[in-house]
Amino acid sequence: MASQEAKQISREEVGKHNKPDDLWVIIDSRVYNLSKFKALHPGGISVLLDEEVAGQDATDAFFSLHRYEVLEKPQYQRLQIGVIMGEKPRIHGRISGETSKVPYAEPTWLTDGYHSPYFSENHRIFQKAVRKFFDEVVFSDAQDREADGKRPSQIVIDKMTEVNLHAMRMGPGKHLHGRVLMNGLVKPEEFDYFHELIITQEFVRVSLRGYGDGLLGGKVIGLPPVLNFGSEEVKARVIPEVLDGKKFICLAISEAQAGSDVMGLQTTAVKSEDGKEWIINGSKKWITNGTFADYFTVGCKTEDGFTVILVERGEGVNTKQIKTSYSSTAGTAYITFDNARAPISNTLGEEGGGIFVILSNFNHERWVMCCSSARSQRAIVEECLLWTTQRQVFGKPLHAQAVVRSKLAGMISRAESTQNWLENITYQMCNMSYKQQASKLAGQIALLKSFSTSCGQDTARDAVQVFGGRGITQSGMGKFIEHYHRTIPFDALLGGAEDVLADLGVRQALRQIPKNARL
Ligand code: HEM
Repeated sequence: MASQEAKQISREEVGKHNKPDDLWVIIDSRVYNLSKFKALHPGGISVLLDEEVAGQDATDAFFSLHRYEVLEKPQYQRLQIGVIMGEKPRIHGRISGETSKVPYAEPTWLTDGYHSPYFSENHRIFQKAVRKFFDEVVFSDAQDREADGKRPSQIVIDKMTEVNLHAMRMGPGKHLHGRVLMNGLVKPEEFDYFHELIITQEFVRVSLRGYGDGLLGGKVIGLPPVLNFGSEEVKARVIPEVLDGKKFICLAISEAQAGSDVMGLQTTAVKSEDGKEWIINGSKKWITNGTFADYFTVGCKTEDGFTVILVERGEGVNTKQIKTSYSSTAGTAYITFDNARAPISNTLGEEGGGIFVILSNFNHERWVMCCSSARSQRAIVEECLLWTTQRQVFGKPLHAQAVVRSKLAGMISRAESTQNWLENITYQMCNMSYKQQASKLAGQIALLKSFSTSCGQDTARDAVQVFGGRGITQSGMGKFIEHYHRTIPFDALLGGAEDVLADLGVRQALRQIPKNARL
C-alpha cells in the first residue's frame, strides 16, 4: 500500500481491534490487519494475541524477531490497511544503491566526514554506479539462486556484460582496451586496482558465498593463464567469448590426491602419435564452475614436468556436481578426463613450465580474496551492531551487556585493520610494476590473506554467540550469520590455507633481512 493513499487511522481505533477474529497491530506507524493471517503466521497465533501486541504498537516486538525484508514481501504488504494519523514510517531496511549509516558498516572512505588518501572522485562516482548495479541487478538473483541451488541466471551475466563487469573483474590491463566500462564512467587506461577492489567489495556485499563463486568466479582464476600465456589464436578466440559472458571457463588444478602439492598431481597429458594433440587422462576435484564450464585450464603431468593446457568441453570430458557446505550455485565439480583431446596450440606457457603459469597469478588471486574477506566480515559487523541494538534481553538491548560490547569491539577492530592494510597494499600495487609486486608484495599479500580469513573466522564464531540459536538458523534474523559461519572455512582454505600463507609471508621476510643487520 503506497503511503500517500493509505487510510489514516487513529491509535484509539486500532486499540479496539484486539481480538482473535478482529486483530490489528501497528508496526512503525503502519496498521496491519492480521485477523486472517494469524493462522498462517510462522510464529504462531498466541504471540499475536498477547495484550502488548493485539491492537497495540508492536514495532519493537516485531523488529526483535523479524528482518525488515518480511514487511517488503508482497504477500505481507497486502496485510497493511492504513497508517496512523499524522505519522510516517521511519524505519527502513537496505536502501538500494545507498551507503549504510550504521557505524563501521562501510569502510571509512565511504563514511560521511572521513577522508582517504587513496580514493579519487572517479572512484567515488564509480562505486555509486557499481553498488546500484549490484543492488538492482544481482541481489535478488543471488537470494533466489542460493535458495534453489541453480547457477546464476544468464540475464544477470548478460547485464554484467553490457557494462563490461566481467572484463573489469580481471583487473587493469590490455584486455580492457576498446571496451566501454560502466557506461563510460572510467576510461580503460585509467582503470586501476582500486576500481577492481570496489567491484569485488560491492559484489561481496550483495551476493552469497556460493553464488559469488557461481557468477564466474572460475573465470577470475581460470582466464589469467589464457590472457598471459595463451597463443594469439587461442587468445583471440577464447577471451572475447569469456569476457562477454557467452562461454565459461574454470581452473582445474586440485585433485583428490593432491591440492597445494602441485607437483604431486596425477592427471597426465601425452602427445598423440602425429604430435598435433594432447591426450589427457585423470580427474580433478573441487573445481569452481566446473559443472557448467565450456573451457578448463588444466594442470597436467607431462614428459617435461608440469604443463597447463586449455581443454574444451567435448568427448572424454565429464563433470559432476560435488555437494559442498555452500550452495550448488557455484557449480563445484568433480571432473574426469578420459582420453580427452586438446590441440597442442592450446598449451598455456612453456611445456614443462606450468608451475610458473600457476604461480604467476597467485598474488592477484589472493589479493582478490582479501578484498572479499575484508568486506564480508564488515557485513557481519553491521548485522551484529543492528541485532544487539534491536534485540531486548532482560528488558535492555543486548548491547547493554559488557561481554557483548567486547565481542563487537573485536569484530570492528578486525574489519578495520584488514581493510586498512588492504588499501595500503592496493596502493602499492597501483605504483609497482608486475615484477616489483611479485618480489615485494607476495609476502604481504600472503600474510594479509591469512590474517583476514583468521579474523573472519573469529568474527563468525563471535557473531554466532551474539545471535544465539539464530546464528545457526538458515532463515530469519540470523540467516546471514549462519551463512557466513558455514562458508568462512572455505575462504580460509582457497588460495592457500591460513598456516601455509602465514609461513610463506614470514619466509619471504626472513629472506630479505640484510646480511649485516644486528641487534
Ligand atoms: C505484519 C505482521 C507480521 C508478519 C507479516 C509476520 C511474519 C512472520 C514471518 C514470515 C516469520 C518467519 C520468520 C522470518 O522469516 O523472519 C515470523 C516469525 C515470528 N513472528 Fe511474526 N509476523 C508479523 C508480526 C508479528 C508480531 C507482531 C509478533 C509479536 C511478537 C510476531 C512474532 C513472531 C515470532 C515469535 C516468530 C518466530 C521467530 C523465530 O522463530 O525466531 N510476529 N513472523
